[in-house]
Amino acid sequence: MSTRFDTSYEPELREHLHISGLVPPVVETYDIQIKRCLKALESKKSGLDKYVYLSHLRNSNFNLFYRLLIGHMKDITPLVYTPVVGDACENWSHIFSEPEGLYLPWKERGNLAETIKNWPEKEVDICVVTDGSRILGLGDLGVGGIGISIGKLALYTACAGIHPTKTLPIVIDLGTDNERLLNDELYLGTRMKRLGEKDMMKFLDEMMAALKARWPSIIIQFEDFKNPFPSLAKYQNMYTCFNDDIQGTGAVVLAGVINAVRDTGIAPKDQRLVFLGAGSAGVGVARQIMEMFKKDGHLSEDEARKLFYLVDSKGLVTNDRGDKLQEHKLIFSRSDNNGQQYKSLEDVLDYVKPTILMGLSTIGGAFNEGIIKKMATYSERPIIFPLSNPVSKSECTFDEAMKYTNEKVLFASGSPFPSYEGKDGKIHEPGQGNNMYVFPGIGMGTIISQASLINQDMIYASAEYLATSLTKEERDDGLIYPRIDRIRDVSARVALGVVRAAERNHLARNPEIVGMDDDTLVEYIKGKMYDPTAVPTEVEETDPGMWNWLTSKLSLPWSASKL
Ligand SMILES: O=C([O-])CC(=O)C(=O)O
Ligand SMILES: [Mg+2]
Repeated sequence: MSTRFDTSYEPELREHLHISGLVPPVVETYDIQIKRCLKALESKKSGLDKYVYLSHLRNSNFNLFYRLLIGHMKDITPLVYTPVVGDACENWSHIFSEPEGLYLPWKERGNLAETIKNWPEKEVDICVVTDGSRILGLGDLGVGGIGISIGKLALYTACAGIHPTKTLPIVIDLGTDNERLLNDELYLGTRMKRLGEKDMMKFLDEMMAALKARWPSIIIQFEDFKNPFPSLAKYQNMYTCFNDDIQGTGAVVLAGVINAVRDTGIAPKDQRLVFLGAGSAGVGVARQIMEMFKKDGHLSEDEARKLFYLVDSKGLVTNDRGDKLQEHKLIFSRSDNNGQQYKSLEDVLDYVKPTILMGLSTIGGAFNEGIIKKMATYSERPIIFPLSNPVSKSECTFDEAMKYTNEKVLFASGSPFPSYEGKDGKIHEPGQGNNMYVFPGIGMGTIISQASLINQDMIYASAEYLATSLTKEERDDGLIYPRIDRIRDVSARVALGVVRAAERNHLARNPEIVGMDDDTLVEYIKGKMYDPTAVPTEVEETDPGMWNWLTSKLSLPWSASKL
């Protein structure tokens, strides 16, 4: 990763860095640089071409890349993250040109500490690790999964200001069951069938210990594991780690539900929730919402649990369905169905008459016209969240949800959708209930508090602080999530909540923050955020006098506070 060849650098800085002559002679403003980037992006036809351009930009000058991304969150995020990152992961072995993370294959077992030592950056605050076995809703993409680790970490930097050189994308390569990849001569991963859970856990044991040995306070985010439960259960009380798909998705959806439930005017105890999809994300989300209903709705565990109906590929999850249920589904499995089984989503809706419909099924279009119209008959303002990613797997579009509910829906999707023009000409924006609203703040809050563990209270706090970070103006516009261009502020609030929870749980270890009030702490968090407009830190380290002179002289067109 480099920032050395930036055309915005003034002659004095170029001399100091010994790059005069290596950079074109003109000294450019940031605005001009960004214009060039936007023009280049515009000239690329496909999302994938844009992705490749942006990757090169990040690798050649990350400051410029982050100035572009932070200044154009709404337009650029979909190109480096959901949905285009899905195309990138699917085509990874065809678009690959440079390594941007760590590849840890099975054959390196026993030697992972040495392999991890090869990572060139001395300091790492956070890594995202996937095994590529369930990338978004796209299935097993083998080592192509590293794209999701890279994409998530780009958002850690853009949203929460974690320095780009302190982020580490990892893919562990335990084989793949994807025949297309196994038969592709360009495939970059190990050509073998995917190993099972026992081997995976052995490998992860070694990797976790090796990561911690090299960077004792590293945060480890698990991402897109087909079965994410064993690693979370095993490591969450041993290492500073969390699972984004269970806990991050759970928290972000919870925040949206908190705000949406308030807008329905219906008390938690009178809500009924149907979940299409009973995998890790579905159950993770349901669990978090159940906690909220217990806390805010003053319900017992049992009362809260009974409001949830999970639907998987065999229909409503019940105790007497005749198949052996996976462990994680048991908590929400119904026993009050009087022997009746409900096979289709439609049957379940007729039976439950839900006020809330959640999609975590990766079945694109599963919420069809009939389903959405039914929802509109059960409550004045139905809550419909098609959360599967990327766009192609979304259970319905924003357009459909608005049209078929007479514009009454309270909506959030996992992937971005265009806005909708209402009958009265008003433009409605869709909520995007993507975990990008919380994971950067969870990471930043953990770094700031120096917490040794990430417990459930910290995750819950991320949801609460996200929910309350909605402004009055956003509320009045019918939004349930903040506008994406405010994400830096929002992430700082989420981080604040995470720090407070860490303090409450006696997990915080940073002496500098003891006794700080909320405003001071938010400013402290913002002060720690990476600023892509600042003078390169290598100058500060090698020549403080020069650095002081440059910072006072350089006119920085983007001040940190503007970001
Ligand atoms: O990456 C995203 O957009 C959300 C996510 O974690 C997933 O769908 O697995
Ligand atoms: Mg994920």
